[in-house]
Amino acid sequence: MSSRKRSPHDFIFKEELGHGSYSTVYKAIDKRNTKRIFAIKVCSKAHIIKESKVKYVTIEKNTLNLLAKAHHPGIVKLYYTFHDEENLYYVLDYLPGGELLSLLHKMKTFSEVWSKHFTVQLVDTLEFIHSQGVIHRDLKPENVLLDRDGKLMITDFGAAYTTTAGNNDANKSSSSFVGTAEYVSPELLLHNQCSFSSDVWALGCMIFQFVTGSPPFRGENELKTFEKIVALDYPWSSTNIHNNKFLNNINPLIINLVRKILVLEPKDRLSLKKIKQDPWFATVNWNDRNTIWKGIWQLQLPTPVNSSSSSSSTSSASVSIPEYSIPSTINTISTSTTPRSSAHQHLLPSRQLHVIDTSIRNIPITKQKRKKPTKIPNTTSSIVEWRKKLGISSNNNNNNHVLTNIDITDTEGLSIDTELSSSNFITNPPPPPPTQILRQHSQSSPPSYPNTSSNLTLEQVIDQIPTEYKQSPTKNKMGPTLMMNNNGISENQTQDHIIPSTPPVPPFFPHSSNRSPISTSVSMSTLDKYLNNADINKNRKLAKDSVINITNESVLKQDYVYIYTIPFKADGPAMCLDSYSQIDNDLITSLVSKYKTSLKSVNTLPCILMLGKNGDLSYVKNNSPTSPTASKNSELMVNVADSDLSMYDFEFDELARKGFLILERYRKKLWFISLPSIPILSSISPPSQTSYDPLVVNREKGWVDCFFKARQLIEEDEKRVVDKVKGIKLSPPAEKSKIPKGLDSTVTISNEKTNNASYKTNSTTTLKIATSTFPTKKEVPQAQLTSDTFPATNTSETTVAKNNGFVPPSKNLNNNNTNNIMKGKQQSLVSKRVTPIATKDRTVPTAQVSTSSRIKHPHYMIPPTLRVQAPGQGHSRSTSQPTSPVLSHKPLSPQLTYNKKYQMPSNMVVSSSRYEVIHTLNQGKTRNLSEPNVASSGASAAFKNLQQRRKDEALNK
Ligand SMILES: Nc1ncnc2c1ncn2[C@@H]1O[C@H](COP(=O)(O)OP(=O)(O)OP(=O)(O)O)[C@@H](O)[C@H]1O
Repeated sequence: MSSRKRSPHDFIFKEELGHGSYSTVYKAIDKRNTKRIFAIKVCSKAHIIKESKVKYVTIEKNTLNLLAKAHHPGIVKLYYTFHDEENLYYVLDYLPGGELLSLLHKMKTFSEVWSKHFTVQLVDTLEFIHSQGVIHRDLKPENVLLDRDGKLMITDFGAAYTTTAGNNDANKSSSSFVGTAEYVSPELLLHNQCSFSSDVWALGCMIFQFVTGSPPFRGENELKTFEKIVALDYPWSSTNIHNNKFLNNINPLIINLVRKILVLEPKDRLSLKKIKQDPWFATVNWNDRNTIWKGIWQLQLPTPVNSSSSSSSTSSASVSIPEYSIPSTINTISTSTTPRSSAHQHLLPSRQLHVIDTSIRNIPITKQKRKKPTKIPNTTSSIVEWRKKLGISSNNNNNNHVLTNIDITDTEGLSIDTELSSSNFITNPPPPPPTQILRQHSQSSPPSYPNTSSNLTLEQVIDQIPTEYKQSPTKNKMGPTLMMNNNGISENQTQDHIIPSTPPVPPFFPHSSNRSPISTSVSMSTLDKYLNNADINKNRKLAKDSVINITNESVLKQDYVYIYTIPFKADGPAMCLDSYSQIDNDLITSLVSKYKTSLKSVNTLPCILMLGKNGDLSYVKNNSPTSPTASKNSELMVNVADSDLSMYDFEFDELARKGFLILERYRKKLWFISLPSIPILSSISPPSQTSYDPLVVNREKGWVDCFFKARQLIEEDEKRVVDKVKGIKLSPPAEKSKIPKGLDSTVTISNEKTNNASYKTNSTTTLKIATSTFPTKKEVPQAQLTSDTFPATNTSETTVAKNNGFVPPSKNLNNNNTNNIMKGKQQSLVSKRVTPIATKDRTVPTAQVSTSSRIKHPHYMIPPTLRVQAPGQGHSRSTSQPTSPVLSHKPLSPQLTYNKKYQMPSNMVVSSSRYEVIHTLNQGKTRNLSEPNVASSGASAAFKNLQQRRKDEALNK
């Protein structure tokens, strides 16, 4: 770099070449030598400081300075740096060819010749960069520019790490920056580590992208992308390749090379040295620098493909491929070797056409809005930022504070006082999720609800459960809608035009058929297995019906809430292939910002929200003139087990009656569930009070707790139960022909699992199987089921504070009498006993349920393992206590009374944000790594992870 001091006045600024997250790049002519054209990257100081980009600017400058010394052809050269009052200036090689990504987009895919040529140049450049102790850490086609000949140069070293700059161990280096989702390495996701081979991983992704047009790992959002990366789930993986029908035009050598690079374990990944020896490069003379550093436009037309001396791909087709057996179809020569260079020369962007002199004082450096993949910082919580943006106070000092009064001085053209910068090069691992911020529940007593539970019998309670749970939904209209218009909220608009009505299985539950919620699993697995000829839908409905009465009791949550639905466009958040510039958080942030006031409007429609143990979340409109039990008023929203569902706990503080919870079903819908204030609740009309009073179930439990309880139950029990019911034979029904198989048998489900836990619960429940779809009046034998009712825990009221608002069940639960339990004022109206309901039209088969279960761990309620016994194969406790539910509890020791079952940990951030995934993954390294998919799906993964840690901690004690 020239030592001579330069200034912006030495250059004539021309047109803008592009802009990044903290800079705008201009073409500029050197006034002293007008033939010299540069690209000048102009970074606004204010913007850099405001956006905490100081460290990136510093890194970029230092790294480019370091690398510029050796004049490698593959590195954008930094000539000068200087600054004025407002901006920093980097004078760089001018690269008129634009981004490699743009070229790739124009061409869809690169020919093999080009792919190889670019790869050779990349390998050569990476070798050089690494030899200088630099890891690029954000290698991707966007950060590769082309000169006028089509020769590539790597740019954007803002994320780089230099091992020689006092950082000796590259492996420990990289907690501060993640990269770009599609190219981020698994070791960074899993272990927060990055090494030279992480660049090689990105190289592998790029090679894949060159020949296929898309990066190998791309989910519909960053979360899914990460999941794919850590699962090595891409089209050429061992598991996927044989099903891949699009390999015909791809040289197997390329596939094998990529497969050897995209290896999860960095030490098993090919090194650059080995890559150079790969058969795909057999024809490359790595020492012939003139040849390898030709631009693609200078390449000679390759010999026709069927010539024996043509490109390597020709000869390579016969090379044996050890890694996988290549389908015969792909052992043909690719036609993609066809030369395209001259034909595509017109693709070279010409940015020199417009010559606009720009006064340097007028250079607009504003916050960049460029649509490009977001870099993922690993240091701050996007949730905290998100909340900040919304102006929500946070007591948590995160690392992302905005700097003020930073002294940016010039020691040699450009120098930034990094001491004052928000972050040093190496930063700490990501901070824990913002504790206590998201869930600062009031520690005061629960508010007095307008509707106090009455002395209704359980039967009455059950009878008043909205029929959502007794009958499958017949329609799937969306509920009250918050329409996005400038006038605020337009109430109660249905959205059939957005999500069409569907049969009973909701469209939001994509895995409904193979991923049944637990409760349904018990019945469905049995039913589906043994009812070969039955109408599956009917049986599912029956199965679902059959479990409602047993299971709802644990999770059912009814209360007055407002539900707003934010319609998306058909595409949903722009995270798809073409425009993946916007992340979910951005979208939600903007929506919430826009409708923050409206969302809390008192004029919106209150609903009763219900969450079933099977995960169904539905609501009943409060303004309905008819009873809430009318099925037409009950609307299924979503199933919380839906793996595509994200939950954003957004100050959803039910004790304080404020805030709202956001549910997002990606690309479909956002729901804002808002709690009305106490006065509004109180103002709900008296008729409502009367009719809804008994429906206020589990009101002492938090909504989010309920969600997670449902998810937990679904996740934990599904597999176990399915396993247990395997091979169980059911007795034939008395009148087989008229009664759907499987429901007519005596089924005994018992749980006798014992462990060393401290107390035990026994209960017997008579299970009523609702039979709304039974065709005729038909008496069927009663089945007896023995089931666990989720044990109530003896918990003192002081627990409220500890539990951040979670109010445990009443002491009354110690009572061995369910009827007494149900009278407890604080006790939720949990139905421990479900009495058969005989309707006019049908006779209902019933089952009796009894269980014996012990709580394995006081912190987390592990749902019972159910064992299904065919009649005559065993004895159930149910027979001894067929009708009278009994709970026998030993009092818990004081510390065990701290009942956290189903409670979301207080430091839990409910989110599927990219940050959360990374955090969860990072936590994963302390866990059993044989479970690689710790970040299976956002919130639930985070929850699982936290759960696991709690369990581990408890065990260690
Ligand atoms: N030397 C150059 N010659 C020509 N165009 C350039 C040059 N450097 C950058 N550009 C253009 O300007 C755009 C922004 O540059 P760059 O990516 O370096 O900015 P940034 O602020 O570092 O962005 P990022 O957000 O990726 O870090 C590039 O995508 C490219 O189109």
